[in-house]
Amino acid sequence: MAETAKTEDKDQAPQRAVGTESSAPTSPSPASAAPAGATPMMAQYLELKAANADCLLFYRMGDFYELFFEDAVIASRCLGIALTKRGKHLGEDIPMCGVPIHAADDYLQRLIRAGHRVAVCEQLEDPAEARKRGAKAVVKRDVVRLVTPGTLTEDTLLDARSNNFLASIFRGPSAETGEFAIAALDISTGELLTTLVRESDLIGELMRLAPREVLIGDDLDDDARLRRQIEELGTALTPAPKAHFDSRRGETLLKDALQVATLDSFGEFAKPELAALSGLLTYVHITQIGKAPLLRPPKRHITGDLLTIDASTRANLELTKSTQGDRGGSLLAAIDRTVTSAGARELAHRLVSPLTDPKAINQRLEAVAHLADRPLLRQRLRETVREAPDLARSLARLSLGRASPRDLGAVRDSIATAKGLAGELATQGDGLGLPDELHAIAQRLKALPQDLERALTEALGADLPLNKRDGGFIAAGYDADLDENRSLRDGSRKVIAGLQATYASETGIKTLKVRHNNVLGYFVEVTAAQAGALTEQPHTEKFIHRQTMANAMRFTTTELSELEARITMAADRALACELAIFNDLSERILAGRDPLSEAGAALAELDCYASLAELAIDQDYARPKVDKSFVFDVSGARHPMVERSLAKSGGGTFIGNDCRLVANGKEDEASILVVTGPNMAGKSTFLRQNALVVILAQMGGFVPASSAHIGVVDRLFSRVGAADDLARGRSTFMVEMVETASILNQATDRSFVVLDEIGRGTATFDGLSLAWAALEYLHEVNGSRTLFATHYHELTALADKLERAANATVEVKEWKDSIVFLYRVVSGAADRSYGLHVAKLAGLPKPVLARAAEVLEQLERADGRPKPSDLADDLPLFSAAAAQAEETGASPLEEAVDQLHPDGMTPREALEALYKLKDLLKGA
Ligand SMILES: Nc1ncnc2c1ncn2[C@@H]1O[C@H](COP(=O)(O)OP(=O)(O)OP(=O)(O)O)[C@@H](O)[C@H]1O
Repeated sequence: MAETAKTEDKDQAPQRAVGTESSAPTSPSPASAAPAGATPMMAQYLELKAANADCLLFYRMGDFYELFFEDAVIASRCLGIALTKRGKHLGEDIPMCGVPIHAADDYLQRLIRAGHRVAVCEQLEDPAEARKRGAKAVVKRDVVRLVTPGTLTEDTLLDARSNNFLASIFRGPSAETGEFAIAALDISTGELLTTLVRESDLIGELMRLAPREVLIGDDLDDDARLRRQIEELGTALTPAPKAHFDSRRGETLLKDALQVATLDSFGEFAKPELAALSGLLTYVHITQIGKAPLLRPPKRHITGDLLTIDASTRANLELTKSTQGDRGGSLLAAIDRTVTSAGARELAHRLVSPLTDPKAINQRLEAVAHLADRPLLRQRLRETVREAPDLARSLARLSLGRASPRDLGAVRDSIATAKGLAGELATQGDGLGLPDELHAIAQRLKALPQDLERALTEALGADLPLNKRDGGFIAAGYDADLDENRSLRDGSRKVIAGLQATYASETGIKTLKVRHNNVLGYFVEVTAAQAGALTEQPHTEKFIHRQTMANAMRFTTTELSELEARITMAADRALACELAIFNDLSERILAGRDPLSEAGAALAELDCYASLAELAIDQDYARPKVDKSFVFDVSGARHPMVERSLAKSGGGTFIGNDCRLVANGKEDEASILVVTGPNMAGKSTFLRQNALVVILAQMGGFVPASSAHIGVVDRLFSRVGAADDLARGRSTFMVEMVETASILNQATDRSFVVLDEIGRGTATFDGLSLAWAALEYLHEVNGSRTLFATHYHELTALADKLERAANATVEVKEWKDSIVFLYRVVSGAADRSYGLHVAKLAGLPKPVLARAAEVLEQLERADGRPKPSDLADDLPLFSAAAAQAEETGASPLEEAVDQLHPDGMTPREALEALYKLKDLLKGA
């Protein structure tokens, strides 16, 4: 690292290869302050590294970001790139690796995914500038940005169809209420949210937002339980100084960021919310090094305006991820018909945040219905909106000074698309015939600055590069200065092209070439065999020797050098012109960022509504009636994911089922349904589909049913008799009980509770008694609409005992010693469980089935359920029964009967056969 500005020549850089990993030596650590004798460049590096100790430092050198010391060892391992050495520090080699600038995003993404944070340090001047200060001067550098999982903006680092939230949580001072405030910002779109939640709802709310990074004050840092819960969400956890979470500071930061004098128009923020905002905005300030991100007006959620869904329920219902952890197989994947990334994000957001206000829900439903009823309009809107680029993300990059010419193009195209869509919507009786939500969308699309589109259309050329420094994106004829410099540059290039022929004829060397590279610039190249002529008079006057290669010799001429200088100057000037125009256009866009942001949101909403309408028609969904009643009444409801997978696998049609539950209803109206039925009959499917109907209805979508009436639900719970949670050190039963407790403690008469085989994780009687008591409690105290599936047939007795409980069962038909599933839910209790039939279908070995049948018979003969000790005394040993049943499953007697053909026997043969059978029976 004994380099100065001179050795940082860009041409040196590409020779540092990015290859495969080599063995990693232990690296010397840099001292926090530069020790005496460190080279100026190392002193600079060490200072920057010390200021960003928790990050890997991407240190810009020419066309590479270099990493040194421990950072190099970590990055080379994580990225699988070669670890080399460069210079010495305190007598030891300095480990080093590098990533080329053009591929940096890819490497950044991998490092961030692996949980690292990266400080990006750029050169703030040209090495030539530094050289002017002296041969040993170091190029000025500084960290321009910290890249962390929650602060990404580049498309290459982001999932286009998901939000990328950074969340900050703050525990309010009131210990009794245990309130937490959450503030969350998607820096890549500008969406800003705050909310206050009870401690018990904190993780569910975080799961709703699915942040990539969570900030907590260092006072919460030693709350091991909280840390574990957050980490289990797969989120990066970043501690920040408690002092950053200050409500007064939060208010100031937010006002500054929104450029407003008062926050009144955004609702009344509680102090804990402002403190969480303070932590959030301070962190953004630190990571963006003072650059102000795009902020949309903050949305506050007050308790109760969203359907509360806890973390287990979200996971259990597979809202955005299947139990395997991927998007496919989730409810979101089943319903997503959006055609833009922004629309997909809006749909996902609505799905995880269903509303509770019937008026707002019905407004959304009205918009979906309008588009569902008008196939032509819907089709035209979808075709047009498909063309809309991701405006929110482009605006966010523009705000942070990270935009590319393509972002300018995105703004231009978005305005054009918005104009087209506003026109389509206006054909609906000048917008007057539109439902409120669509009308509001049309208004926002119309309110766009059209002169900006004109300016961008005039200014931008056809090819928009990803990097503005590549130039060439401003159209010819837009700027006279630019045109002049371009023609100077291109003119000189033409002259150079002509020089090759001139030099060839002057020297008589036909193969003479004029070439260009980054080290020599323009030069004349001849083969080694012909080089001699140019090193002799009269040519030595003109051709100045520069380089001897194995097969060639290279020369320059004064003419070439002058032309090159002219080209470089003209090209630099042209680029400077383009960059100035870029900045000017960016500023004009940012001046109109509010209407543009609104239009971006409107485009996303329109895509989302059209998508829900398309789904409704495509999948035959019905508009639900949503009101403040306590009714849940659906006919022919289906499970979107099971239906989809049946259709995909050709596994038959899904059988729709009715379900009616009424809380606080009349005496004969059940609020609790106890569902019994054989394994595999469709109980779980039935339970979940009703929970999913609640979610879809309250997000403002149509539902997979022929009709639905939903009295809004405040909290939704869905539990399945749990699997072991060994990672958390809790047994099946413990998990079940913790979750059941949380339901019994929180569910209200407005809640919807789905319990699937709760109590199965312990001894039969314990489980049965707990399930029994929980159902009684739900009936007497909570009063929630409840679906309870169980294999404890004893629980069906509750329907007689409890006024508002009823039984339902899933029909099956016995056929030839087997069962056929009808998937029809009917009232009444299952007569038996058919467990053995299902086990047979599953291919259990026949001896096991035969033995199980014996045990079952004994058990059923006994009065009530026997104790395990009774079983041991009364029943023959397992091995004896197993020996009886041969692999074929048929006894010798059965086989002999099977061989008989009575129609072809004489009376005497028949008599003999009968004696034989008697003998066989005796022998058995
Ligand atoms: N209404 C339906 N129409 C068609 N097929 C269905 C229906 N309901 C369920 N199925 C099919 O039956 C399978 C089993 O359903 P499900 O898991 O709901 O049964 P279950 O009664 O809960 O079983 P277990 O008691 O063993 O947990 C589903 O995966 C699906 O393929």
